[in-house]
Amino acid sequence: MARYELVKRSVALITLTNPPVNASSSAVRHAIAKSMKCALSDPEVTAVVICGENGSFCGGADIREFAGPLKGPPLVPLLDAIEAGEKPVVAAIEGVALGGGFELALVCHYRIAHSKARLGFPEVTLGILPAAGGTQRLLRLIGIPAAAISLKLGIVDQVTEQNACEVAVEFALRAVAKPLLSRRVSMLTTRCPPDLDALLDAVTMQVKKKAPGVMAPLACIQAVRAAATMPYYKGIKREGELMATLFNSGQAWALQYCFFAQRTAGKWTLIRSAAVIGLGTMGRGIAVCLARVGISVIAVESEKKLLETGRQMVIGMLERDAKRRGVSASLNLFKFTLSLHDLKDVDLVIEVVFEDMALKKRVFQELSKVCRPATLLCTNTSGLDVDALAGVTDRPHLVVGMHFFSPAHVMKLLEVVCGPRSSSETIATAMSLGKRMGKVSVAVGNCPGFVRNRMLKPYIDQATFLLEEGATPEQIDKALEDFGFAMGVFRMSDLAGLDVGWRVRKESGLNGSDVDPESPPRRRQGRRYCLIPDMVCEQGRFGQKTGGGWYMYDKRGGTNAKPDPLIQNLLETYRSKYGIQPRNISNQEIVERCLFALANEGFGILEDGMAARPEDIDVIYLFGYGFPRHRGGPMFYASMVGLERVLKRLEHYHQAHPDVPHLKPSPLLKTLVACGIPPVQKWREHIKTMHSHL
Ligand SMILES: CC/C=C\CC(=O)SCCNC(=O)CCNC(=O)[C@H](O)C(C)(C)COP(=O)(O)OP(=O)(O)OC[C@H]1O[C@@H](n2cnc3c(N)ncnc32)[C@H](O)[C@@H]1OP(=O)(O)O
Repeated sequence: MARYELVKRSVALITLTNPPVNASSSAVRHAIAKSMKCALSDPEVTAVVICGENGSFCGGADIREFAGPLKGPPLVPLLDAIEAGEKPVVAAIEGVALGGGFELALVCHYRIAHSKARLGFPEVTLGILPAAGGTQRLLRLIGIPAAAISLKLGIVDQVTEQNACEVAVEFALRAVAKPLLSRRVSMLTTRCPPDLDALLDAVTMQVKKKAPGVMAPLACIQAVRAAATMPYYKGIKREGELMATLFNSGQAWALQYCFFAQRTAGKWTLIRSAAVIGLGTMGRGIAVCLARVGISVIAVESEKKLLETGRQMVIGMLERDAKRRGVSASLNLFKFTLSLHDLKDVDLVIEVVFEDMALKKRVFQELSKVCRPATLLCTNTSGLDVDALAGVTDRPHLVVGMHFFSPAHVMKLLEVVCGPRSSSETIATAMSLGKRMGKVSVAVGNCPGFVRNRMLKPYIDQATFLLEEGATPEQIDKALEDFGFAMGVFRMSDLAGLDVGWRVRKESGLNGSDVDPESPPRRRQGRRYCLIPDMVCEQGRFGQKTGGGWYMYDKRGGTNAKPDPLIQNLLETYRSKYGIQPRNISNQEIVERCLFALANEGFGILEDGMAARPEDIDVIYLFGYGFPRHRGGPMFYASMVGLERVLKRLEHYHQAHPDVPHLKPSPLLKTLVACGIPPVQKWREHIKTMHSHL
């Protein structure tokens, strides 16, 4: 957040680095404090120059941090210490020195400004006042009343057309031998006109007329009066009191909201170029989606052979797609590479590497080094923590999840996963890109499994518990297909592939070597667990792609599902091993247990604020899981069944299976029943916590 280096052997150069305007965030303040300590204690250092990276000195306090509690070193003592230091400090001002940035410049003993630099205190526009000594020092420097031009007023010591930093370093070397006392602005006395009271009264009248009811300008006038009539140590105390009143006022919140709202409104990042990292099935599908809408794509793989295979597959897909749509294939939009360095100019990257957090973190770390600062970094994870990935980058606000579903160039659903630090524009850009690619994009919160997969777990769990209790995959699928699903849960799982869930269960310690050997059979982590899906995978049966899963298929990749005696046998052996007496299970029980568990998790998701509204969940299930449209989606279906009945049935099933927490009715469901069962569109009003972005 600030670079420290020694230049010309004796000048400590401190460069503030907090894009876009080097605002003094807690991290920047911390870095300034540390660097100053270093500079003042190093006998080699005779002078210090402070400048800002990328042509901007400092845009003031980091307004993004105003919403939270104060972190890092407070500004006033930090600035006082810089001024009191025994080595000359020179501010090299390019671009802006605003608010806290200008205050920083004012505690420096000298100020060198580029002719185009802008210095000032815009705090009133944010409903506050310069409260790190700004009102006290500026007036001591230029007197009351003051007019424009900085050099004439004595605000800056030199104006330059050259590189302000280089000029400041030379200036600092010349300043080494000079006394510092008169350069400490807080020690000066404010030059006042004889009619100070009359002047300030007149200004107060003007302000009240021009901005009736607005607090900050009036507070500024009071701070000016303090600067004129009090010694610095009293004036700064008064400044702080005024700030405290303003800072917690609704006016300050409103004005700061307006600052960001103005910048957010209409913000639109047009994505012209993108990169896809990883050319497996998902990566290839995503690359085709992008190229289909005219976005140029750099496709990256880690090995030559994988790159070549990916290239051929993508070209084949594009050609088939173009033929089907009667257009020519946009092959010229593609570049294939093994090097992440080729991504330095793209607008957006979608990472589609293996679902492994450590690997993804390495990729994101590398991306923040090679991509330009404005590049959006997206991950196609199907359930990993997006914020953990954002945390390893230099731009957490530009990181977002884009959860595509397989096959990515066919499936309509896109979950845009909002991390707590993803900015509104980043989310808006991902949402609009999704729309452009013809997807139905839904913004969701960053929780394990996001929305679709989080809900799918209790749905699939119920189906496998029903297998244990006596049902067959065919019977369960038939009940769900009669309900309206195009495919029952087992046929769908065979299509998607069983190995992904197996790996996730292993990583969560539910099976494999991490399982506590003491844990009772068919229980994991304190709740009921069905071992059958793991046993199917252990036989190398991963679904259609291996020619067998819950069903058997005529060949690898075959789609014609037939009941498999091997599975029947496995179920019988399993039940007898664990002493389970199979029972007849009705279709009604199958549908209720699977679908009410699904909806119950949906209520939990709404309650946690991970989806904005029940309609979003329904859209996710309509477009991401083939939920029968005429049933409206799981949440609408629950409302049609009647929330009271859903609640009663869940209570009944939970009583019968107390070791299955997903069957315990969610508090939101109970609340909705208790408050008279409002229509779906009104459920949102009963949700207490909402993810800040939704
Ligand atoms: C103890 C209290 C001490 C001090 C109080 C303060 O310092 S309060 C802050 C005082 N500073 C300001 O009010 C400056 C506000 N910013 C501006 O006036 C303009 O942004 C600026 C710096 C003149 C640049 O204008 P430009 O038109 O070039 O760009 P834009 O306004 O779109 O801003 C670019 C992005 O920078 C973000 N940003 C600007 N200032 C700050 C800041 N102080 N803190 C955090 N972020 C800041 C702005 O939101 C834009 O971000 P983006 O994500 O691109 O929308």
